Amino acid sequence: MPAAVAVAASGGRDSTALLHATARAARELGLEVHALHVHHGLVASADIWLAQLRAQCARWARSGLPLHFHATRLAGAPARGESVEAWARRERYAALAAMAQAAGCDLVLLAQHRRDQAETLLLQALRGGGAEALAAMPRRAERDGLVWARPWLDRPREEIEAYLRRHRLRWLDDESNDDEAFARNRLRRQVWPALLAAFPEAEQQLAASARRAAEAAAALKVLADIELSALAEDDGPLDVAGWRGLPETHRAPVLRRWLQSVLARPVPESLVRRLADELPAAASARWPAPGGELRLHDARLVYVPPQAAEAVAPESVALDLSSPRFVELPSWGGVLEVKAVAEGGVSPSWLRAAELRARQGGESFQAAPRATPRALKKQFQARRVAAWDRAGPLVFSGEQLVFVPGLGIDARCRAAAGEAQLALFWRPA
Ligand SMILES: Nc1ncnc2c1ncn2[C@@H]1O[C@H](COP(=O)(O)OP(=O)(O)OP(=O)(O)O)[C@@H](O)[C@H]1O
Repeated sequence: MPAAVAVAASGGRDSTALLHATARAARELGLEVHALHVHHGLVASADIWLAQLRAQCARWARSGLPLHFHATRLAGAPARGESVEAWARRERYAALAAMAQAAGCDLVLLAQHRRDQAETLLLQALRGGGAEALAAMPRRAERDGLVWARPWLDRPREEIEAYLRRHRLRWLDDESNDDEAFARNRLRRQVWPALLAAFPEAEQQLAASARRAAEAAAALKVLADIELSALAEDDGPLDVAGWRGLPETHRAPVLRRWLQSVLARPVPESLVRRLADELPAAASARWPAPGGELRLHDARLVYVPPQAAEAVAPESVALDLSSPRFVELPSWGGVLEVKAVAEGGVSPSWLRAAELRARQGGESFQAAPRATPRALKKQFQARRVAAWDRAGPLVFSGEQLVFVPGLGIDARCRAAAGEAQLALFWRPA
């Protein structure tokens, strides 16, 4: 079977031209072209678009172009809180990817051109975007195992119009392009004519800026990741003391990359700004973050998801902890590790019939052999144990408190040197 290339075709002006030009080039090269169309099911005219594009592809195929047509009708609707445009875009790309893969294509062409790129840069700037946003659309991107390319991103719109005239091609006009509720349409109708009249080179120069922003964004990402690798392991806590030592202009980019890794979702710029302002002077603090919160303690910044942040104390559990193991305790939001040690541990006999309980208040803990037992709250304060490090279960043997997360083994239960012994560690998830 000959190699094949896919073209995402809406039936509109630009992708009609791209589909035709690709099919003509493919005929010379001995390639097959698959036109992929997505019916969003949002407006009545979508049926007409699909029918016309199908008919046009059939005509072109009869005239000898190596063309195949595929269409997908989207089912479903946006989730609560999701805009129709965001839903349509996400589902459109997913449907295009599925059709391309089914047709055996690993390259999908999109028809955006230089005017679209210039508009995108302006729209991003009007939203206050940084280098990554100002980079606008990439020429080439790899996603879902496919290469997505925009071969006409450097081409002026007039060239495409000339192509359509030369080949007498017909296309459909999207009536939603007139709706000025959309920022892009307002830009096209109200701003572009005035901008081009005052700055005839605007399209070219804005597209050139997007390209430079793309280079700047890529370089910044690499640099921020190098600096971040010395300040945090994978998505672990951020070493805030080290972060404060960075040159001031590096701090926000490094924070942004760290937040991207721990939040695993888009990072609100307002959060980056707030942290960049407040972290340099903060000692112990909390900030709300998407899906959880950020906590600063002992110069370490951690992200705590909501389950751990709001965990309700679970029921007590009886367990045999007398041998080394990891006990996963999802309802407590962490793992209890039992580890053989040479000193400072507890004799396994204390742990054979252990009981994990939530703090009730009034428990006391003895930190050292000759110290007096003191209230847990006081001990936590004295040792500056962070709230989430003490959020795990207390381990009792009968009525004797054996282990406290964040404080360790009670001195009254410690094994003598040389005896077999176990230490316990609370690892918050
Ligand atoms: N319904 C669709 N089915 C398949 N591909 C689409 C569809 N809508 C858009 N695309 C692809 O995504 C590109 C960008 O879409 P957008 O609607 O932003 O562009 P446009 O400038 O209106 O392009 P066109 O004139 O081709 O509709 C299109 O050029 C086309 O390649």
